[in-house]
Amino acid sequence: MSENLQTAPAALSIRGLFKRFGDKVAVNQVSLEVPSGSFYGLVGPNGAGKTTTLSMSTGLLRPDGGEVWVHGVNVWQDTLQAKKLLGVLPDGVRLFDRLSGEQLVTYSGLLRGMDRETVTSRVKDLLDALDLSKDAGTLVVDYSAGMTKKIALASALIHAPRVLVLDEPFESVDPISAANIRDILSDYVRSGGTVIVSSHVMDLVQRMCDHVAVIAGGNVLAAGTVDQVRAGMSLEDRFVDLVGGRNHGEGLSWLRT
Ligand SMILES: Nc1ncnc2c1ncn2[C@@H]1O[C@H](COP(=O)(O)OP(=O)(O)OP(=O)(O)O)[C@@H](O)[C@H]1O
Repeated sequence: MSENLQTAPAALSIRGLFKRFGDKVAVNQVSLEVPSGSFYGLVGPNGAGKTTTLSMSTGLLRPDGGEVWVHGVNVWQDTLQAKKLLGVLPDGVRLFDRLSGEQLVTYSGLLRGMDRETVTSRVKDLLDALDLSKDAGTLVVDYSAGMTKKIALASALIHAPRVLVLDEPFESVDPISAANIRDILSDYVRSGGTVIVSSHVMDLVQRMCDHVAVIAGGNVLAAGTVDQVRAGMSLEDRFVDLVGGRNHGEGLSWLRT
């Protein structure tokens, strides 16, 4: 563990992360400190570098530069140890979708080395909590987008990780399930867990998160508590203020009927 981390025990500590795809710099020296026990939102426009940052932070995509620690464990030097601490809901990664929902969550638990009895009881709890019990036997390939999101979330929760990294967990999810997921996550944070969530829904982030970072063009534009970042405005207005890009011109005149 580095000296810095001993004085600042962050759940996730990101230092100078950098990633380039060809000529495109997707993530440009991003540094963030996610305090332990925080509910941390990551927001930014399309193509800002959120998914790339989260993928590099969770051992899914090797950075070109920079380092990441999860509770002091270096993600790219001690990857297996770091992954034990993490529950990850990646965006757009293929699942083993020829398994049923129940099988997928069960195997996620067994692959984590959990005993079958605990896995069986947690799978039932998770399917109930996420309103998937009646579709437990359906193949994941036949799930809707929202159901797929929820079964991937269940797979990320089964081993009760210390840090949850969720890329767009509410996308395509119905309002009742979204409220249930929010309750599960709030309860998890109250019990000492840490959640990092990317979202495009500013209102949701403002209500749910205690910390937020705004990134655009691979750079951190603002980070801190939600109140610090929004500086007396709504998070949405502050986001537009920071990121810019609203089109006030004539627009698509040919589309007007
Ligand atoms: N595998 C890849 N190959 C080439 N370019 C990529 C790849 N992945 C991401 N990019 C580029 O990197 C930039 C950041 O993409 P990223 O997916 O991290 O953005 P994002 O903030 O998650 O966007 P969104 O909100 O639309 O999901 C974009 O310009 C994207 O085109």
